[in-house]
Amino acid sequence: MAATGRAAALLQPVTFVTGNAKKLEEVRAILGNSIPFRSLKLDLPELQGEPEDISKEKARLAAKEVSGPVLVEDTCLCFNALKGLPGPYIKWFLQKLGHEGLNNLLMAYEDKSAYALCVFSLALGPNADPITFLGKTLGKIVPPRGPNDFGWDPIFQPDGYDQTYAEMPKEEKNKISHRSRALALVKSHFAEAKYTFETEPSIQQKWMRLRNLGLGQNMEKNKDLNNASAPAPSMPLLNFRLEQAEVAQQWR
Ligand SMILES: O=c1[nH]c(=O)c2ncn([C@@H]3O[C@H](COP(=O)(O)OP(=O)(O)OP(=O)(O)O)[C@@H](O)[C@H]3O)c2[nH]1
Ligand SMILES: [Mg+2]
Repeated sequence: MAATGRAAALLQPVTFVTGNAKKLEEVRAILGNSIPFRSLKLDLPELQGEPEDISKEKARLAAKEVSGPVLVEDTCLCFNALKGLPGPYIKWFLQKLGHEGLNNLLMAYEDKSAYALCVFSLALGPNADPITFLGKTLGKIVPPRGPNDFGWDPIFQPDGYDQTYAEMPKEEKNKISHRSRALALVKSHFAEAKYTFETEPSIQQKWMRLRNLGLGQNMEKNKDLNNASAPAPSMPLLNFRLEQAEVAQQWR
């Protein structure tokens, strides 16, 4: 995203859109209070293609649904012997083949290495180009071990560990997971961008902003607008003046 030098004001907090309760649980645990967000359970249609494009398209659809800033993510499990497949199609492979079937896909290959990839996309609004954040964890595919409460966790053993994701305590997984690595980038982005969250200002606040932007003469002409009991100007007119004043200020 181009640096504007000015923090973007978001009209609503970011909505994390997902149909997957376990993802939401992990995102909540990893983000804590670092980024204010709310969640929306929505199973969005997913484009076929490269992980980044799938994630971006999901963000565009989500931003249109929400009419505001959204965060989505798409997760892939990629087998190196299969040149990255099932990748973004892991959900369907897992549903049809299960853990055993996924292991069987690699039976003919000595190379059991794999990686988990998470692509978060942030769209600041329905017409904004989504920004992506990638997190990757390397590991290998093993016969299932550990509780079976989240997807393919029981068959993914991260490098450097003798436990599968499923066997690890949640806090341990959340320290090294594909999701936490991508979210670390999301957090840095928010820290750098310094987004502010604005509620729709009242007419009085808008008027004060106009005055602060230096429109003193207009103030004289419309002095009674400072007075809360005076009849308010029409909101479209005030919005128009404010837009003009803000544009003028940017060019100063
Ligand atoms: O063991 C796991 N550990 C994880 O850390 C993990 N993250 C996602 N998944 C599963 O991989 C597929 C991704 O598909 P996916 O990204 O399209 O997700 P989804 O459709 O469930 O939700 P969403 O698209 O509404 O957000 C789905 O089957 C998810 O259940 C995981 N499984
Ligand atoms: Mg999905």
